[in-house]
Amino acid sequence: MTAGLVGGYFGTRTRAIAEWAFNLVMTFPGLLLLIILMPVTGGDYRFTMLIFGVLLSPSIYRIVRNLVLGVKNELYVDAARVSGLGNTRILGRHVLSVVRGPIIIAAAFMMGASIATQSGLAFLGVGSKGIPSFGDMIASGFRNLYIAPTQFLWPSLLLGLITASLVLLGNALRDTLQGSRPKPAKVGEGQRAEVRTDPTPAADPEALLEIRDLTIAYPGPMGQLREVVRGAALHIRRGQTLGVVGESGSGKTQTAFAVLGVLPDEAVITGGSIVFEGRELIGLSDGQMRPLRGKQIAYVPQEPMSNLDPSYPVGAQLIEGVRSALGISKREARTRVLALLERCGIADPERTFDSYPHQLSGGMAQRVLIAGAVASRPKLLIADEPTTALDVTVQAEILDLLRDLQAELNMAVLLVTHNFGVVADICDRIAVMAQGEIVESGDVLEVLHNPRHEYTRMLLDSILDDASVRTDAPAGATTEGAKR
Ligand SMILES: Nc1ncnc2c1ncn2[C@@H]1O[C@H](COP(=O)(O)OP(=O)(O)OP(=O)(O)O)[C@@H](O)[C@H]1O
Repeated sequence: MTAGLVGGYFGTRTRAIAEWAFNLVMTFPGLLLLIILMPVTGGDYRFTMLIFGVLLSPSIYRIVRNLVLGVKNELYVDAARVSGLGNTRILGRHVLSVVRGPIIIAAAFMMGASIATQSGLAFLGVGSKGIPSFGDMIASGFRNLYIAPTQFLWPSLLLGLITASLVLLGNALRDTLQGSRPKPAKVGEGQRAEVRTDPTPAADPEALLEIRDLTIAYPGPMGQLREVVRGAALHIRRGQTLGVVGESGSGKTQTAFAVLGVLPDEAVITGGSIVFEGRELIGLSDGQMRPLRGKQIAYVPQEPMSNLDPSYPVGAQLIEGVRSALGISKREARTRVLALLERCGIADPERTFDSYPHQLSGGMAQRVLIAGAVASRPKLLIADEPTTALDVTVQAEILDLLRDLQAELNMAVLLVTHNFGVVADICDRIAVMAQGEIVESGDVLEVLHNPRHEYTRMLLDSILDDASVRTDAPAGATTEGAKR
């Protein structure tokens, strides 16, 4: 295991040496070697196990090495390195925790295999006669099989039971260790709705989407529910753009995910209502949500690159989505996708169509995703901070594109953002979120000019204006300038 950690983590030369040594071990014929060495070991099970351990070590080495190679380039390992953590600390804290689960399972299998091999050797007579063993017992039971079959049956059953118990023990140990960490969330499996409360009556009868009293919670470490969205209420009409603004962690994305029906498995909607085109979405299964998601309600994510599969050209990915949304032929979907790419400002649609995601810039990737999202002419587009990962000029272009498409398709847009500038630029209405609650909502100009809630005022005050931009040169710059 240590060799696997070292071989996987350190440079190619260390790995090459470790690899050479373990490849050499792998060339030995295991069982044959154990039998040949019998005169040397005298059948002593300790020597037999030692040799068996050495022979099996390459498989453990390979498991550990592969896991380490996978984890060592993760961003959090780089961050630990940059923050000055030594190799031993990184290996102990970040790498070992990834490796230990699979190793516990592999070790449990190996223990079972070792006992079975040792018994097999003893059954063949290759073992110490002085120490009782399963192999000896099974062999003597075998000789008396017709006289006393239970002599053969019980040791064999017990051997099987011990081997199976070791595997179960390994699984339990692995689960206990992993259980202390929260499991990564899976999305899209249909969301859990529990305690349904009677929501307040609809605020806008003409709304395309109306969220009322929405409460979303997550179980804490002791199982108690922690509310991350509390009694949220908002509504959007056809063709309207609503900006949901608020600081990080205020519950904007959770609200958007609840509308899309892709909250993580552990999330529980404990109350409220989400009505889209007169239909209640809370409580719908994943299968019932599928015809809506991507077709009537589309989504544009924050980080375009992480939403494109690096193994396929983007065109193939878009065609897949368009065909499942519209049920058209491959050829029609291709023509449609190319036209959409052009419409979304991609200069050379044919080339982009055949490009892999890594060959695109962030702005191009976001245009590609917007093209995919609007392909089915959705009634509602949810854009979760669609410009945050892009530079300022590209941000403006993407916002222009969203505004144009919104007008062209008469689409409602729910725009999640931190940025009041973006809201002022393209939104008709605004909802301000703080700590899971919508504290203020209304017409954009009205809220921006006349904020009623303290939190909205505070957010607006924290925006840099001309008066707060410093006019004096930084001290360092002045000194440097004086030196020249
Ligand atoms: N899987 C989860 N388990 C537990 N809590 C979660 C989970 N996902 C989100 N939360 C919590 O829900 C709260 C709201 O998160 P959300 O992602 O909606 O914030 P946000 O306003 O969109 O923030 P940001 O602008 O940074 O994306 C946060 O406190 C977050 O810790």
